[in-house]
Amino acid sequence: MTAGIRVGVLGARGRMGQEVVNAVNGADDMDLVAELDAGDDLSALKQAQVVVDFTHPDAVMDNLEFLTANGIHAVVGTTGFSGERLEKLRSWLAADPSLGVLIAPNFALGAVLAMRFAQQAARFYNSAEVIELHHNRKADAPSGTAAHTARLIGEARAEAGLSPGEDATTSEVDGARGALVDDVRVHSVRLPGLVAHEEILFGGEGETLTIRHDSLHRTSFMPGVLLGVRSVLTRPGLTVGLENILDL
Ligand SMILES: NC(=O)C1=CN([C@@H]2O[C@H](COP(=O)(O)OP(=O)(O)OC[C@H]3O[C@@H](n4cnc5c(N)ncnc54)[C@H](O)[C@@H]3O)[C@@H](O)[C@H]2O)C=CC1
Ligand SMILES: O=C(O)C1=N[C@H](C(=O)O)C[C@H](O)C1
Repeated sequence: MTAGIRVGVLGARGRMGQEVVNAVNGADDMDLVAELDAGDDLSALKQAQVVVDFTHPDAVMDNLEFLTANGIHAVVGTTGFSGERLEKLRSWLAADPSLGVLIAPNFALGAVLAMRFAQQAARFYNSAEVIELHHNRKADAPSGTAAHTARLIGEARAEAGLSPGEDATTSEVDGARGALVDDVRVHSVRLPGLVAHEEILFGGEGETLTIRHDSLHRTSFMPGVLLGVRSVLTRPGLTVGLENILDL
């Protein structure tokens, strides 16, 4: 019998971490070698080839500094990555050209497709808004997925030479028009009962286009996470977005 990929999980007692532990245990080609949560000694991760991180935006950079310094590949679902954070990570990776890190704002296939469809639609519409809806235990707003979607729309608009559509609002209760991410309005809803949902709305002459994705259970993220674990071993450097691995 061939040995499986040795996988460690950071955030193993969290909502996502528990699912990852189950998914790795159910994968024939992987061996779970470490399950860590807040306060645990990171040195237990040294036996892992790949570590999956679903922790907290405040914790993930320290974790990545440890992993890259110890030659351990990483698959990261934790949100909160700014351009500055990505640059820092690239500088850590530069010290070991064989090492791979995959960061994906969303590991669900449908969410990745929704982002790609929104990117394709963006050059045809000046006006676009994003509504993301999540469970009320979520720490960050807007969601990483919504911020990434807005960024893709902003880039596609800029490439097409479009400017944001007209908005006649002159009087506003603070926040009523959402947050501006790359000139795209993003609205965040938090309710118990929800898991992870996103709507991308485009408006044009006499028509609207709505793209919607719903994660109804956290198992929806697992095929993407396992694919990431298998792929990162042979993808040196930093990869941002599962779309790069799905070859979309
Ligand atoms: N990329 C994706 O597809 C998805 C990303 N997420 C993101 O994953 C992150 C975690 O989400 P949830 O699991 O819902 O949160 P959660 O709060 O249920 O779990 C986070 C876990 O990480 C632990 N933790 C915190 N700091 C730690 C540290 N320094 N070392 C080890 N463990 C630590 C916490 O104790 C907790 O058990 C969030 O940023 C969320 O937005 C969530 C779902 C899907
Ligand atoms: O916190 C969550 O739950 C999720 N976080 C990610 C995000 O912020 O986009 C991915 C997904 O939406 C679930």
